[in-house]
Order: sequence, then C-alpha cells, then structure tokens
Amino acid sequence: MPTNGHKYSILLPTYNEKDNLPIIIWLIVKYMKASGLEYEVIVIDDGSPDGTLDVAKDLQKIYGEDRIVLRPRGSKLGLGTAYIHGIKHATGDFIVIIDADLSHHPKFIPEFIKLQQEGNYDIVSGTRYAGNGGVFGWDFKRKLISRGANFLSQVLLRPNASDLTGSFRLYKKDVLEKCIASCVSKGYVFQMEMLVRARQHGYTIAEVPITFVDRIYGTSKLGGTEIIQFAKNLLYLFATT
Ligand SMILES: Nc1nc2c(ncn2[C@@H]2O[C@H](COP(=O)(O)OP(=O)(O)O[C@H]3O[C@H](CO)[C@@H](O)[C@H](O)[C@@H]3O)[C@@H](O)[C@H]2O)c(=O)[nH]1
Ligand SMILES: [Mg+2]
Repeated sequence: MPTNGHKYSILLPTYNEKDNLPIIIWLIVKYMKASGLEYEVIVIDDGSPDGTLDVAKDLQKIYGEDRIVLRPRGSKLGLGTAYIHGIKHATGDFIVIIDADLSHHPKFIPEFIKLQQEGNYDIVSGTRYAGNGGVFGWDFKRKLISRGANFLSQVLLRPNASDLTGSFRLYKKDVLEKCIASCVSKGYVFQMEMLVRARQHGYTIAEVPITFVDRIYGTSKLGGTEIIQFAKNLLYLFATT
C-alpha cells in the first residue's frame, strides 16, 4: 500500500503498561512502516505509578518525536476522556484506537485501513463476535461479562454492529468528533456509545474480524465500578435514543 494522502493518528491510552508499551509500539511501527502510510502514535498516560511515562519517553527518543507523541495527564481520569484528550492533539485525518496491552494485534490496522478505503466507510470496527474473530485467554466470568454487555446492548439499542464493547477501531476524525460531541459516557462504556451515536448520525460501519488475546503483563482496569457505570449508561441510552 503506497502513501494514500491520509494520515493515521494511533491513540494508545496507558495505565500501568510499562512492560507492554515497548512491544506494542515496536509492532505498530513495524506494520505501519510496511504499509508505507503516514502515521503518528499518541500515548495518553494517566500518571501510571509503574513508570510507563518514562518508558514512553525512552521510546520517543528511539523512534522520533514525529512518530511518538506524548500527551500525558496527571492522574487516572478514565478511558473515555483519555481518547478525547488524544483526539484533541491528533494531526491525522483518521484515528485508530487500540489497547496498549497487546490484546489487539497491530497487524489488523492495515486491514482496517484497506477496508475503509475500499468502501469509504466512516468507521471500521474490529469484531470478536463475527467471522473468524474470537477471544483467547479469558476466564468464564470475563467472557460472560463481555458477552452479556454485548447482548444487552444489542437487544436494547439495536445498533447493527456485532462487537459493541470492543475498542479496536478506525474512525474518520470528523466522524469521531461528531460522535463524541453527542456522547454522555466517560469510562469503558464509551466504545458502545460511540457506535450507537454513529448509527444515529447515519454513519457507515464496516467490520474486520479480530482475535483478542488476554494480556500477559499487568492487569485489566475493568472493575465493578466500570460495570455499574456501563449498566447505568446502557439504560440511559435505551431511554433516550
Ligand atoms: N490513560 C488511561 N488509560 C487507561 C485507563 N484505563 C485503562 N486504560 C488503558 O486502556 C486499555 C484497555 O484497558 P484494559 O484494562 O486492558 O481493559 P480490558 O479489561 O482488557 O478491556 C478491553 O476489552 C473490553 C471489551 O471486552 C473493552 O471494552 C475495553 O475498552 C478494552 O478494550 C489499556 O491500554 C489500559 O492501559 C485510564 O483510566 N486512563
Ligand atoms: Mg486489556
């Protein structure tokens, strides 16, 4: 794929990801370099106590300030607002959102881009729940939470996408900004609301099956409060959309 006149801003929110960050950035650089496309990686660290930001600074020295952009915040303010913060600083016309813990493999990014270009889609969403997609390494409880959240969201909101709670996606930047402007949630539920808002606005969504592998280093930040917040926001969206 030769340079296509577009620039891709890849948002990496991090909280205690010091062991994962060098590997995920190495992989992103590898696949984006091979694609020949213009890109930047924006790391949004929320004051991780494990020193993730220091690791990010070292990586910036290795790969260059034009490739690795650091936009840290002082404390853990949540995943949804981390994306919003990153988008404000993005210089690309497309935004890729990806987890930093290696659950999302960067090899799928060029696939997202190819599909987007083919149909000029507004959003390309990675999906674990269609085609060859899948989840590996999660215990029953975590699978049940994810499936349950997806199922409830599907039934209540009918947004016509197979993976509502996944967060590996490509957006046209202006589309993402419009969706965010109408978005009420702040935490993990952000992903789901984005697709609901996208449907409301009549945006097109294409899907790429992805394999999601549970993290090896570090722990998930999804806890009870996030789940309660998800349920609250789901009901709010059900009642208002
Ligand atoms: N800056 C910042 N980053 C955060 C925060 N909370 C989490 N992150 C980062 O956001 C990414 C996802 O967090 P995880 O803790 O790994 O989430 P998960 O439990 O694996 O959940 C994943 O799957 C869910 C779907 O089943 C998704 O809903 C979720 O977005 C994520 O992709 C990681 O890169 C993590 O460091 C925060 O408050 N601030
Ligand atoms: Mg994870």
